[in-house]
Amino acid sequence: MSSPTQAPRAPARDDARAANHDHTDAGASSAHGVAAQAPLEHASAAAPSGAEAGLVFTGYDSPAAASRSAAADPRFQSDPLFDAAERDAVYRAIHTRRDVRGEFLPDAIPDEVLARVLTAAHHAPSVGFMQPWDFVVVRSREVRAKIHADFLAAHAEAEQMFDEGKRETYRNLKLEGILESPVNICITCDRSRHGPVVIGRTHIGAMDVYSAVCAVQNLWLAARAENLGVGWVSILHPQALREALGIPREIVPIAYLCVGYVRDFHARPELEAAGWLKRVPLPELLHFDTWQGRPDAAGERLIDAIAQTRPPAR
Ligand SMILES: Cc1cc2c(cc1C)N(C[C@H](O)[C@H](O)[C@H](O)COP(=O)(O)O)c1[nH]c(=O)[nH]c(=O)c1N2
Repeated sequence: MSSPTQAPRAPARDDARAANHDHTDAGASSAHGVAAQAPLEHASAAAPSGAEAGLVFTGYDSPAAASRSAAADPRFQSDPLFDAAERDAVYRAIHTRRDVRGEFLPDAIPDEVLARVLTAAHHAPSVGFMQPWDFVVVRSREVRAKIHADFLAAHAEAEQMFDEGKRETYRNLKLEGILESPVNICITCDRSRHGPVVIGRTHIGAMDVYSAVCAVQNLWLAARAENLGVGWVSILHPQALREALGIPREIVPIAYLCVGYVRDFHARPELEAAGWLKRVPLPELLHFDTWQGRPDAAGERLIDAIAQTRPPAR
């Protein structure tokens, strides 16, 4: 597989943004900035050249991929290649996804939109294809109020765990949107689904939990592409969450998510903007061949490429 080595370019999506803002300004519940989809086209036909796009493709044009798609073998995807616009849209979803707490609108989420987002979550990778997740869709104000009450208790406890100097900052952070968002979704993990022996979990037992987190991330990114905000709330007592949602003992709650349309998406993580923590420079997190390994010439080239890679500015 190959990957772009320079900054993904933001596609021209002003129509979608305008539609979204029209909606949010008016407070109407009909149009949620769903832009018309460009037809799928083969990368070699639709994508600008590497020089035009500021991107370098290597493996996408491999003869193997071309002959495979030409042969229309039903075992393989008939149109496996992303063109530049599709690739940029994926990166845009990744880079503009935010943890949303304070900007939720009460507008209802159409069933077909929620269905797409949940289907995306259900198509996450999972160890041994275990699909250990369930999704508790919470709309009831009463149930959400119980969870919110537990959040307030846990939040007060959490405050005391931080150094005195940080407590006031912590106290003033908005860290949930349980009642403001119209839908909450709890993603769980059934650790015994399909029996005790699972391909890929035989030696590292937490793989089922990691799989459920993959579903969370799929949901989060799909929601962003639907112009929906998601906020993960983990300042909760697990037992209180279980009781409020009636989750059986053998099922593990993984993520409690607030979901809804939003007034705005923050440009940066709110914790970064609040001065809580900064994004760690990626090169500081790279290791080469071993944890202790220093970059060789190829490593230095990768670090240079990272320095030139900028998330789309929106
Ligand atoms: C496992 C886990 C648990 C939580 C979070 C995330 C994850 C991955 N985050 C969101 C977190 O603060 C946020 O992702 C980071 O601050 C980065 O911001 P963006 O997500 O990029 O906007 C989160 N946010 C919040 O307001 N309350 C919370 O309890 C939690 N809990």
